[in-house]
Amino acid sequence: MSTTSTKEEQKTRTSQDTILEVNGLKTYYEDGGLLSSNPVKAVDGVSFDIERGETLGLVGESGCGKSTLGRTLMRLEEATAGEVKLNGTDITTLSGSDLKQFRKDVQMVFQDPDSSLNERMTIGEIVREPLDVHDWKTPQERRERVRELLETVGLQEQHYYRYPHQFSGGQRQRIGIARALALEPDFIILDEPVSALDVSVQAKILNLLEDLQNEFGLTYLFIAHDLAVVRHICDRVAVMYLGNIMEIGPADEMFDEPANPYTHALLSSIPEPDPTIGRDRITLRGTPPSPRDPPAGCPFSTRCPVKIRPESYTDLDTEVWERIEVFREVLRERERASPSVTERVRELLGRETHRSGMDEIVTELFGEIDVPGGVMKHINEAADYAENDDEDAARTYLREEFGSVCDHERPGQLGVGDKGRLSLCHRHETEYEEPSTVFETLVQ
Ligand SMILES: Nc1ncnc2c1ncn2[C@@H]1O[C@H](COP(=O)(O)OP(=O)(O)OP(=O)(O)O)[C@@H](O)[C@H]1O
Repeated sequence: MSTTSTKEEQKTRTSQDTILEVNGLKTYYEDGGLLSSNPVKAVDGVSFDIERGETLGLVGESGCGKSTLGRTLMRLEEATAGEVKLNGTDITTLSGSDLKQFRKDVQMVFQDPDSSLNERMTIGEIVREPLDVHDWKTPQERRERVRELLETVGLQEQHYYRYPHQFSGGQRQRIGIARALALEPDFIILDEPVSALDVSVQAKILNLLEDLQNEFGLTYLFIAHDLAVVRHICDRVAVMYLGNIMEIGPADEMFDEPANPYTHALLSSIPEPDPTIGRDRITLRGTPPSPRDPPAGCPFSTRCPVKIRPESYTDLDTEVWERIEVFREVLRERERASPSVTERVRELLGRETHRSGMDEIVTELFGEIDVPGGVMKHINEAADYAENDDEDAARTYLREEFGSVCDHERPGQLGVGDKGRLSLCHRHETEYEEPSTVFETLVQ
């Protein structure tokens, strides 16, 4: 996020200058119960670097783990595993004065300027608070610093004694930014800093952030769900899904030619401002799996439109294949759905409970299309297991028959192109067709 000339300057100045290095980071939320063994895997093994002076965008659907990742980098959440190195020091194990120093170097700006400012403190007190906590210089110098910061973010000296409720959303976000800048941090995490603001105000805040970055050499992690904003201001982008980074690389390249199937799908969901320009839309099937129970193989395998098929089914009609995938999704979802009242009553009376409806589901999915006899035999076999309350066996049966490397093995982050882009997808391995090639055949 910088002007072209300074971006070029920064590239030469700072290539090799890594400020943040994240390796195999996991953040799991335990229930807290004694028998808890199924935590929410909010961040599930991510690795990436951020170069000094750059802006890395972090995007993905709600609940994919963006905020948890940001909060873990700030030590507001404890990492379950992995390391986070800031300027070469692993911050996950810091304590005492080292932790206090770290709290000066890294700051966060939050999404909602309404709830992140203490209504009972004046603007001067809010911006001064980090200086007081860190016992920064003399009280007189702190007051001067606050006045200077207010001016830096486009507020005025006389705002010092006012209260947050006297300010608009954009001004309040400026106050949050002034506070974050107080201790001259190297690295700032911006968690959806403009999404609560009007579009016209958004542009002003983004410009301010850009100016501050150029002036103070700041490094940003910019968490956002608005892909247009990200494209505009980020040097590189990381796309998150179910606690994993699916793709990371230069913003322009990634927006023009997404490599990972999930990035493809995410980008194709942005409305095209010019309706005369056609865009190949990809509609994603189903919803993300529960982060308590992510897929064993690729995190995106349960919804991927270009998932690798087992060899015996490569020629199977696409519609039949998709119905099989939907059937597998239905069986997974049944596990998460709570039993109906009737089923609960039967359970409480000690009677056998049938999650009925398998016949209807099979008829609905496969009744009106031409399904090869061999395939139908497998579908019926799995339906029988499910009908007899052995849904685990039904799921396993289908996974063994119709599953592929995508279901069984977690892909590595593989290099794509020549600008250091990485993508988590088995399809980048030489023996498979690239995702983009398969997408082309789907949208023809
Ligand atoms: N304190 C918590 N305890 C348990 N689970 C949590 C906690 N905070 C977040 N989660 C869960 O962790 C997962 C990731 O949440 P997170 O808020 O990091 O996602 P996000 O991508 O930032 O979403 P959003 O864009 O909606 O803020 C979600 O399933 C969420 O429900």
